[in-house]
Formats: sequence, C-alpha cells, structure tokens
Amino acid sequence: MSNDAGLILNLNLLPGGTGKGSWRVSERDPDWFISHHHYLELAELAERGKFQALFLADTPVWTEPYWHHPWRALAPFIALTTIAAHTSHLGLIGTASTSYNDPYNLARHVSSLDLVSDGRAAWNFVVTAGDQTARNFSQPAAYSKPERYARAAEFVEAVVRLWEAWEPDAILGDKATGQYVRPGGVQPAAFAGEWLQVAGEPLVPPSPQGRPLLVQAGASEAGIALAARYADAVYTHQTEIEGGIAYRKLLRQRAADTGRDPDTIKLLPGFYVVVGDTEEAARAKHRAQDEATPDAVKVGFFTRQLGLPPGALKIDEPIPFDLINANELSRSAASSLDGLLDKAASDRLTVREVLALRKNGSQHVSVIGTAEQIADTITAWYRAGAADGFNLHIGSSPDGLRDIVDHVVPLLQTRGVFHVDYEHSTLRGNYGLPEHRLSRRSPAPV
Ligand SMILES: Cc1cc2nc3c(=O)[nH]c(=O)nc-3n(C[C@H](O)[C@H](O)[C@H](O)COP(=O)(O)O)c2cc1C
Repeated sequence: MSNDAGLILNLNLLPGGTGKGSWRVSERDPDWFISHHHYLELAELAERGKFQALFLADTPVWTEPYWHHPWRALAPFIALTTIAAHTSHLGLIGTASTSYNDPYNLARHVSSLDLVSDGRAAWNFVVTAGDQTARNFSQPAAYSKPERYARAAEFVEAVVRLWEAWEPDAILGDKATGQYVRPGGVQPAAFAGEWLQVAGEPLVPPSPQGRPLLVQAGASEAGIALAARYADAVYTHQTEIEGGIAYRKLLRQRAADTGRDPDTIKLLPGFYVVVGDTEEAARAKHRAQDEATPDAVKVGFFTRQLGLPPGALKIDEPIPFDLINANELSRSAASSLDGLLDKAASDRLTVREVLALRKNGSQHVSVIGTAEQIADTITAWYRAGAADGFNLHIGSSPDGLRDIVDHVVPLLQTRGVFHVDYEHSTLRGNYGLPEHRLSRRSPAPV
C-alpha cells in the first residue's frame, strides 16, 4: 500500500497528443507539433503542474501511419537538452534502444544531459522489435527477441559501469600541483561481453544525482529480470487495477530477490486521460479526436502492436492469426489486450470490430471524464498499491495537459497523494529514491 504524497506523474509527450487526429481539430498550426516549441510549451506546463518528469518514447524508423499525424521527429536527448535549459526541476526521460546504439556513446549522451540539467536525466532502455527498424542500422532483419534481450543485458551493464566509473571526489583541480583528476579517480569500464566490449574510462563525471536513472519498458521474463536488477522505474501497459497490483508485487519481489530494497523500483503504467467539465463534455472531446483519426492510423498502430508487417491488417477483415509470431509479441502489450484476441479469434471479428471493443480506444488504463473521476481513479490505483504513479497520455495538446494541470493536479494535492511543490532539485530526489552511492565497482554477472 502507498499512502503518502509520493505519487509520481510523468508526461508522456507524444507530438500532437495520443489522439492521432487531434492535430486536425486543434487551433495550432500543423507544423507546430513537430517543432521544439511544442515540446517546450508542454514541458513548461508540466513543470507548472509539478510533474516529476517528461518522458519521450522513441523508435528510429519511419512507419506508414506517420503519413497521417505528427510523429516523434526530434531525437529525444537533443529535445531534452533544450527542455533542460528552459526548466529547473522537471525530470528528463529519454528512450534509446539497446539494439541500435553503442554503450559508450549512449552513456556519454545521457550523462551529459544529466550534468547540464544538474541531475535530472534518465534513460528508458528498450530493446526495439521489427525488421524495418533493423534495416536502418545495417542489419537485414531484427535480432530474435532472446538475442535482443541478451544484447540488452550486456548493454545496460556496460552503461552502468561507465556511469559508476568516477569516484565522487575524483576531480581535484589542484592549481598548485597542476593535478586536475586524482590518479585512480576514474576506472576503466573493463566490460567484455559476447555482444559488446567497452575498454576504457568514460569522459563525463557524475551529476548531483550520482548517475542518471534507469527506466525500463518490456514485460517478458527477460524484460522483468533486467528491470528487477537495474530499473529505477518501469513503464508498462495495465488496464485493470488488479493487474497493476499483481505486476507491482511481482516487480518488487523480483527486485528484492536481487538484494534490492523494493521501494527503489517504481511502477508507472501508462494512463490515458481526457478531462471535461462533465463526462459528456469529455466524451465529446474524445469523439472529435477519434473521428479525425483515419482508419489507416488506427490499423497501423494495431499492426505494430501485434508485431505484424505493414499492410498485414485490413480494417474489414479478420486478424490473420497465422501471421502473428507469439514469441515476438510484446508481453506487456499482449497482456493489455486481455481476452480481446481470444474473442476476436472465436467470433471471427474484423479489425474494426476488435478496435471498437477496446475501452476508450486505449491500450492503457483510461478515464474520459471529469477531473474528479480522473483524480478518483489515480488515487484508487495509488492507494491500492497498483501503481507508484503514471506515465500520462493526453488526448490533445496543449489543452489536454492544461486541463490536467489546472483541474486534476489540485485535486490530487488536496487529497494528499501528490506533492504540492518540488522538494528536490534532482529527478532521483523527486522520485523518492535514495541518494545513489557511486563506485559500486563490484563485479556484476554478465
Ligand atoms: C510500455 C512500453 C513502451 C515501449 N516503448 C518503446 C519505445 O519507445 N521504443 C521501442 O523501440 N520499443 C518500445 N517498447 C518495446 C520493448 O522494448 C520491447 O521490444 C517489447 O515490449 C517486447 O518485449 P517484452 O515482451 O519484454 O515486452 C515498449 C514496450 C512497452 C511495454
């Protein structure tokens, strides 16, 4: 059970909003949504609402539905660096793939953001599915899921070694002797795995929060094992409170099994909200966004969620179950489909009929209603121990976020579950995580 004011709110910034058609009904110009001005406006709003962090997802591939809505054009750590310069407390969580990066460069980018933001950075590590993405990185096809996770385990360990290579007092800056860094104050990463090898010392010294936070998204056994060992926070799909309670319990137990304090791993499910003065007003807003979203976009996203190649789903035809590779399907996404796929198979539902059965069209817990209804659900999940906080998805922007900041946040503060102001300057502090002790330097299993 959680019962203090420690609720965590991240803004999951998807350009234009989660409602893929919302840009068409917005008063904003279309090109605003892919500019950094959009990011900055939302970041400043989120900070006004005392959100602990802004979260940027990322997949380095252009996919077919992008023809119809604003997409994640900006590289996350570049966008976050700009945001860092315009905010003072908001945490900055960027996604980057362990399949298509290199640990040395990635560690350097994230810890540079951590340093320039005075300790507000986090890396959301994802393993990234799909052959289309692989072909952007000199690979004809994606690694299999076990291979992706094997590489991810090495990648994260290598990054952590690089982040922990600096002793806290390593920089002497002794003008008299001319000694800038204490000999031995920075250690080589000395990581030698099957997939990745990193020999030397990192260039970036630690920030005020010690090292950046690690966030994880992926719910298969391999994903949970990595989260339990390394993640400070886990982003997941949950649609029902019971599922949240069970998953949080599992993660905390698995973290404890690795010798960690379970309070140091935070579960943050996605949560889709549309706020209205009345429930009907909120439903009308959602309807307007939904009707402005072409079928091609809805089908395109569902195609990706099922791990199918572009074009594999047709809106008025049944799902081609024989094409779905169960081993490649995201565990987290699959669990959010509940019994929907079973029903689709037994009743031979068309894709349109399956999508219509999804509550509020979202793969996350969702409330389309008044600020009170939204605050009630957030409070209930938090108090029941189903979540430590949420990665909030807003239907349209900036109005969807403004509604939350002006109407939902004050209710959460009055109810005593959400902080009234930032009490720390670092993301680690604002997430309620203990200060990080540097220089672990204990050998970790590879
Ligand atoms: C909530 C959630 C968000 C994700 N976001 C991204 C993302 O932004 N970029 C990406 O490449 N993969 C993303 N993934 C995919 C995961 O990295 C992984 O490939 C997928 O979940 C399959 O692994 P699993 O079965 O362990 O869940 C996300 C997964 C989840 C569950």
